Amino acid sequence: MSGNEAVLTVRGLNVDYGTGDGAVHALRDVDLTLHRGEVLGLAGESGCGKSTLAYAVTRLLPPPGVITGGEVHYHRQGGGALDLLALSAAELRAFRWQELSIVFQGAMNSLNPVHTVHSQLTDVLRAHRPELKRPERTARARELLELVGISADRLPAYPHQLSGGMRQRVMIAMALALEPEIVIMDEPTTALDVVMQRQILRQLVRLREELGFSVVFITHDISLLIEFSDRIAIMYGGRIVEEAAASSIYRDPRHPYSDGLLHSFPALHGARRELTGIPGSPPHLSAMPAGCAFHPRCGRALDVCATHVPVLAAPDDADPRTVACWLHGQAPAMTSRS
Ligand SMILES: Nc1ncnc2c1ncn2[C@@H]1O[C@H](COP(=O)(O)OP(=O)(O)OP(=O)(O)O)[C@@H](O)[C@H]1O
Repeated sequence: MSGNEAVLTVRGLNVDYGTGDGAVHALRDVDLTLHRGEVLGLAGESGCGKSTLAYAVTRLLPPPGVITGGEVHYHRQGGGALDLLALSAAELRAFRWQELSIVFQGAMNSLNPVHTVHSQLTDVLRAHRPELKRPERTARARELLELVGISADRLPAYPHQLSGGMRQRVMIAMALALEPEIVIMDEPTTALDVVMQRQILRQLVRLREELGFSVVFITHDISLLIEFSDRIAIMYGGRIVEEAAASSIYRDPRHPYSDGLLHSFPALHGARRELTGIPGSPPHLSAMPAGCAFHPRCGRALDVCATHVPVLAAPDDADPRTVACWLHGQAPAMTSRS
């Protein structure tokens, strides 16, 4: 489904929480490309900056978060790039929902309990598609519900009359109401049971194939990411440390952190992996180690890892992936520290 045409590009993005001496750097020089029609998974332990990236890209970063550098561009089909960091508040309002929508963790709880599903779905349409007449809005709302696997008969229901999975589907229907080009899903199914999670994600991937939107998919669950993403970017300490096709990351993770993450979760398919986990815990943003932030936990660290930050670069072979690791073709021969 995915091609090579970029729909969203993030370059050198930096985000701090707070200012001055007390500022903590939550994102550091993040480069990321979302291609048209693909599902791009973002992985990494809690606190590595996945949500900060989603919020920064959509300009929804809550204070004290500030974007301190970098660029985010949205590329319209057929040409023309929109600088998202330069949009005015009014332009942003039009851009969100219309071109890009977001489903956050627990989004189902943001449905208004005193309004029916019908009124909440048609509200989005009324605000953004004023040309639609009332019966057209209702017809579209019915269509949207069916799209996410809920019978259109449930349109008059109030949120409390629906299960958690159904409410989350309603939020997904709402996110798709205006046929956006990009849907950002931050832990969209984490509050649901495993069977429901897979059901919803399967439906989403099918819809993506039908409607052609692109998805940024954020979850703690690496096995879900491998199953549903085309490509995966792995984050550590506010940086992207590896980015490649989901199948390449699964078969052959190059960054020792990616390897550790994959060995922290049981595989759902294929050969069993030994679960070794990752020693230690992620660094505090206020006390980030020098050099590669992962080096204190890395069993393969070299001397250079403690002093110099490796940049995200393509390894020597032809595999279309990038890795930020001194073990992969960046460093002159160094001796292992172990
Ligand atoms: N309001 C804030 N003030 C200070 N630091 C913050 C604030 N919000 C987030 N952070 C810090 O920014 C870092 C990135 O947080 P973020 O929520 O983006 O991580 P995450 O990878 O999405 O984590 P999780 O998977 O737990 O949601 C964390 O270390 C967090 O403590």
